[in-house]
Amino acid sequence: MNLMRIAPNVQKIAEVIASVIKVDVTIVDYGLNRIAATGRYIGNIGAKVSQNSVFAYALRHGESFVIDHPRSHPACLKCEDKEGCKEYAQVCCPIKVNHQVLGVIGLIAFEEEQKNDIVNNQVNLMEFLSRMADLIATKVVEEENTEKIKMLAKELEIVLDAVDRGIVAVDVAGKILHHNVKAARLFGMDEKSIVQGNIRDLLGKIDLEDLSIRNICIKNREFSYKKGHWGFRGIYDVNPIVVGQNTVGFVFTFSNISEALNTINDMIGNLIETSFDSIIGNSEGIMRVKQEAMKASNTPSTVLIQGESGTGKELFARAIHFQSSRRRGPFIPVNCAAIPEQLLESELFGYEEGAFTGAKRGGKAGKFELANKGTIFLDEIGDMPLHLQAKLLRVLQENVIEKIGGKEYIPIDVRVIAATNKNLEQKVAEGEFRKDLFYRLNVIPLNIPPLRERKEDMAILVERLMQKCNKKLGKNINKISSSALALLMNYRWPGNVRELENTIEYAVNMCTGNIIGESDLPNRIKYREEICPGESERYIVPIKVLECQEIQKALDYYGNSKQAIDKAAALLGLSRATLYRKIKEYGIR
Ligand SMILES: Nc1ncnc2c1ncn2[C@@H]1O[C@H](COP(=O)(O)OP(=O)(O)OP(=O)(O)O)[C@@H](O)[C@H]1O
Repeated sequence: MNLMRIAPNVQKIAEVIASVIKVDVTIVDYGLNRIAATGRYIGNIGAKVSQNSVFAYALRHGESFVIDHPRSHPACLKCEDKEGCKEYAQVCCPIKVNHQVLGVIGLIAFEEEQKNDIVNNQVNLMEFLSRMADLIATKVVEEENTEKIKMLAKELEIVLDAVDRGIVAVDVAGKILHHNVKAARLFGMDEKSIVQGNIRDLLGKIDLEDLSIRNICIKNREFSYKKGHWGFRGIYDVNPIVVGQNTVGFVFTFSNISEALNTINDMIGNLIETSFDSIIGNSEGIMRVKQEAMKASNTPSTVLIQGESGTGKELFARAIHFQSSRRRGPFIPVNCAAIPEQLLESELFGYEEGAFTGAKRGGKAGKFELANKGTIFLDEIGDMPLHLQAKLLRVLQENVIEKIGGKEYIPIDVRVIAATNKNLEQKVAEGEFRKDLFYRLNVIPLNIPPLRERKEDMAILVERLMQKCNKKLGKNINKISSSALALLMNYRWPGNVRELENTIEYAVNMCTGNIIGESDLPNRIKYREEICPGESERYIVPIKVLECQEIQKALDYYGNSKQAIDKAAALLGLSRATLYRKIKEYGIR
């Protein structure tokens, strides 16, 4: 606490004291600065008084006293001016706040008459001075508090302005009292016009009376704001300001929906950034699709990727997105076959509050909205029900979505990449897929060949997948025997690269040395070689493979204790001895 801060007030008080008591007054602070003075010392305001002065003594002792014999009083003993001192008497009264001495009020008599007045009126004088000291102390505390409040208000303003949501405080009638910079920016207003307004100017109809009676918080309410050319869709929360028992106002927090979605997407959407380099393979088939896909990255047109399961359709879709001008936007994959039919519409397009029983308060944004300014990847599009196909067609043609239960169309800017492992043309012919939608999606078709048609990629895929598994499993296996590779080459790979990935992971797990051998491969691959070496025949599963798979299944289910073997044998319709023989024959672990 510093007397200097209220120096003008201290000077006024010094003058009042001087006019009442008719002696010179000096007030010094804790740093021995002469803050205020009257009479002979008026010219010394701002200068320091000596460390050995009476004031310094008074600051140290912190009590009031009267010096009626200057020069011989203990307070005067160290004073350098003692010999030339012209004072007749002096009174010192400390200024204190909570026992902390902030300064001293000093009265100085330069005449005998003044001295007599002081000495004769000591009690009243001390009372008067201590009141004046309290007055100064109160002023300092007030000043300090005002300063603190100002600082707090400034801090609060900085905090509010740093918040990335619009904040508006209103009274119970909705009159806007405070707002942060973001709020004015969201509503496209300048500072002046927003504070002169009412919350209803921003939100339209809102029942504040009901809110204040029910005294509840509201979360994530959607609203649309439109004024002149300015407009946006937003969400808001409301929190009542309760003082004692009464609601005296509300704090509204606003966000722009697209900004909120962008933040979500930043956090979850683009975690796996993919480039074309991560698509492994040098075969003519894969190189051709890669080139087509790279060209597709540079256009906003819809892409339809066809290929069997596990051929890398999503990998391609990601690579296209991250190579395109939308790479900073979200990539939102949706598996149309994995979401129950009745939920798919709300997943894709979202819904408004109260759209159906069980709908979340505040509604929900759909994947299309989440994908705004980015790419939506509609996987397994062939499984999309017909009524949603019609809705999707409208979205593609008009670039707007309509939420379930919504009253307005929401414009979106989303690139669509669809994929399927079904024969869509055939589905169109069978009436299960809309022809118009097929054409709308199939603007840029990409056909990824299955792995069995590009066996030349096998070696490099195996090598890279081994490296990946080594990292994951902490192993160091860097080779595959030529016979094991031949087995992989001869296998039909119905699950394509995904199946190969899992196979290599299995083999790296099984391998005890540092070269993957035949014995490290799963049975279904081991037995494929001798039975089905040709790769162009139609896929008919050899009996031995089926037998091996069923035995494996039974053992996986029951385990391999003696009792379990008996149970498995009974289930398979084999004798125990035959089952043992076959386990050995097939090398089942
Ligand atoms: N050419 C490739 N290079 C490297 N990895 C690949 C390649 N093709 C596929 N993969 C990998 O195989 C797995 C399956 O790929 P992805 O999910 O893209 O296939 P998909 O065709 O979309 O499958 P589904 O039809 O079952 O959805 C992924 O782990 C992917 O990284």
